[in-house]
Amino acid sequence: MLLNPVISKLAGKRVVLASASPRRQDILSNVGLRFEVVPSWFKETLEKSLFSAPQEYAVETAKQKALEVARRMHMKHRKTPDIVIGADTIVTLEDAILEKPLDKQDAYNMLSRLSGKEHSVFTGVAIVHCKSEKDNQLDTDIVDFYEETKVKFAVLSEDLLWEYIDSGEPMDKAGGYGIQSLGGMLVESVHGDFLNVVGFPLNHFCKKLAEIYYPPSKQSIHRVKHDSIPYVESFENLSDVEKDCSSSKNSDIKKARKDCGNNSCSSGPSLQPTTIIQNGVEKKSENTIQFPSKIIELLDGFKASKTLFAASKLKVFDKLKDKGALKAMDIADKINASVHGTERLLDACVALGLLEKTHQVYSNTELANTFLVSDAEFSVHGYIIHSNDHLWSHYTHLESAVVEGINYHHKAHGQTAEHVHGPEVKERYMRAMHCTLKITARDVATAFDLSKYSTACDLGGCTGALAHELSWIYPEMKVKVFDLPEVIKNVTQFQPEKSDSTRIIFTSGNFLDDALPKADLYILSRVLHDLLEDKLHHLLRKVSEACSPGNSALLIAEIVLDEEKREPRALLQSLSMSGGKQRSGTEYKQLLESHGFNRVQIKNTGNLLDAILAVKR
Ligand SMILES: Cc1cn([C@H]2C[C@H](O)[C@@H](COP(=O)(O)OP(=O)(O)OP(=O)(O)O)O2)c(=O)[nH]c1=O
Repeated sequence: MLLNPVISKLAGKRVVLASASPRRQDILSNVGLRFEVVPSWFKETLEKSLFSAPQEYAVETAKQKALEVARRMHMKHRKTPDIVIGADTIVTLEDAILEKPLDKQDAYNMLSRLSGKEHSVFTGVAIVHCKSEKDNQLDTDIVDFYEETKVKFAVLSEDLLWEYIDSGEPMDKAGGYGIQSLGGMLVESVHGDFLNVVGFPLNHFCKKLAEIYYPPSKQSIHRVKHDSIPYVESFENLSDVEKDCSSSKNSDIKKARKDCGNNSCSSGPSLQPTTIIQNGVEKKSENTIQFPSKIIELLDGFKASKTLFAASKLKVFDKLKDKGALKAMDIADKINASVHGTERLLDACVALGLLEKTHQVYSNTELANTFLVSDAEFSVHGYIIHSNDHLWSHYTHLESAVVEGINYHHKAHGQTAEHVHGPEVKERYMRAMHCTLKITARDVATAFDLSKYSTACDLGGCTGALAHELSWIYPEMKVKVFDLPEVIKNVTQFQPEKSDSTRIIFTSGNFLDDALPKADLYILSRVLHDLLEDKLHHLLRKVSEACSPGNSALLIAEIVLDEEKREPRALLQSLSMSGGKQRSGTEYKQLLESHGFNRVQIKNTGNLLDAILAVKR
C-alpha cells in the first residue's frame, strides 16, 4: 500500500490495458495494478508527415489505440470501462520513425542503421477515463504524455546482426530489438527510463496518476511537487474530505466537487491543517479555504453557453457536417471569419466536447452531428439561436429587471411591438418551439396510454411536432393543431416529407377568444406556465367545458417542479418569464381540480417537459 499509493487509487475501477504487448502487461501487473487486457484493433497507420515531432505521432497512436478499445467495449460489449490505458513505442533515428520490422530484411535495415549510434525511444501513453452518459453516449476524458529515453548501440558486426535477427526476437519490437533480452547485448548505454524502452514508462505514468488523483490545492502549496510522485506521507495525511474531492480524473473531480457542494468540501473552510512553505519556512495552517469549484463553475457557465451559441450561429457544425473534417483556416474561410478567432472558438468547442481535433483538423462529435447541425432531425439549433438572439438579453438585464420588478421583454428588447412580435422573431420562436418539441414529443406522447382517444386538438400546437408524434404512435388518432393565423401560415416548412394531411389538420384560431374545436383529447403544451392567472383560468374553464366526463381528457406538457421547488432548469427559466409561473405537481393538481378535472396523473419524463393527464369523471 505504501509503495504504490497512486496505483492503489485505481483499485476497484475497471481498468483495461489496450495492448497486446506482454511487456506492458508485466510492467503494470508487477506493481500490483489489476486490469483486463483488451488488445486494440487500431491499425498503426497514421500519416507520420502530419506530425511536427515523432513523439506526437506516438502519443496520438496511443490515444487512438485506447479510444478504439473504449468505444468497442462501450458499444459492442456494453461494458464501459472506467479507465483504458493505451501505449505506443517508437524508435527514432535522425527524424526517421522505426516501428516493428516487417520482415528479416527490414529488421536488418533498421539494426544496421542503429549500429554505433545513439537513438531515441519514445513511448506515448494515453489514460482514457470513460463514462457512460444518460443517452448512452460514451464520454471520455484523456490524459496523455510521452517519455523519451536515449539508447546508444555498439558497432554491430554483420554476423552478430544476422544471428540476432535469426533469433526471432526483433520481429515484434519497435526498432527491431528488445533491450530486456538478447538485444541488451547490443546496447552500450541508456539515458533515461529503462522501462520506457521496454514499452511502458512506469515512473511517468505514476506521476500522471498523482497529478490526476492528487491535484495540488489552488490555495496552498502542498508538499507534493507537481513533477513528482507524491511523498507517501502526503497520501497518509490526506483527509477523507480531500480524498473524496480529488478522487479522479477532471470530470470525476468536477463531479466529486459537485457532490460535495453542500458541505465543507467546496465552500466552507476546511478543518484539515495544511502545511504551507513560505520563503523556505514551513507553517501549519488551520482553516484552509478550499477552492470554490462550484462558484467558479457557475461563474464561467455563461462563457460555455456563449461559445455554443457563437459556433451555432456561425454554422460551424453545419460546415463540418458537410465536409467531414477541416482545418481552422478552411472553416474560417467558410464562415467568413478571422483564422485566429475561429481557431480559438474551435479549440473551446473541442474543450467542451462539441468538436474533435486530430492533427489540427477539426470534426464534429457524434453529439454535434445529432443535435447541433441545423438540419439534423433532432437538431436543437433553433433553440440555441432563440437563446442567443432573444433569451440572452433577458438575462443580461436581469439585475435591473429584478430591482424594478418589470417585464423582461420590455427591458431587453425595447417597447416596439415589431421587435417583440415581428415576423422574423415569430419564425425564430417557431423554430425554437419546434426543435424542443421534436426531442420531447416522444416522451410526452408515450407518458400515458392515449390510444382510446380518436381525436385530439393541440391548442397552441405551433408547427405540429407533438401532433406528428401522436399520430405516429397512435395510428387511429386524428390530430388538429389549433394556433394563431400567423403561426399556421408558416407551418409548411416544418412538416416531415411523409406527413399524412388527412390525420394532421392545421386550423387557425385563438384559443382564448374563439370556440375550441371538438376533440376527445385536448393538449396544452408549454402554454399554461406562460399565462397570467386570469387568462389561465379562462382557458382552463373553456377546455373543461369542452371535455365531456368519462370520454375526454386534457394532456399537458410542462416542466413540473418538485414539491420543494429546487429544479434549477425551471427556476432559471422563470427568471426570464414575462407573466406566468412554473408549478409543482401539487399546484397543477389543485389548479386542474378547481376546473373539474378530478383525476390528475403526473409523469416526470426526465426529458425537457413532463406530462400531466387530467380527466373529468
Ligand atoms: C525498443 C523496444 C521495444 N519493445 C517493444 C515494446 C512494444 O511492445 C513494441 C512496440 O510496439 P507497439 O506498437 O508500441 O506495441 P505492441 O504492438 O507490442 O502492442 P499494442 O500495440 O497492442 O499495444 O516494442 C521492447 O519490448 N523492447 C525494446 O527494447
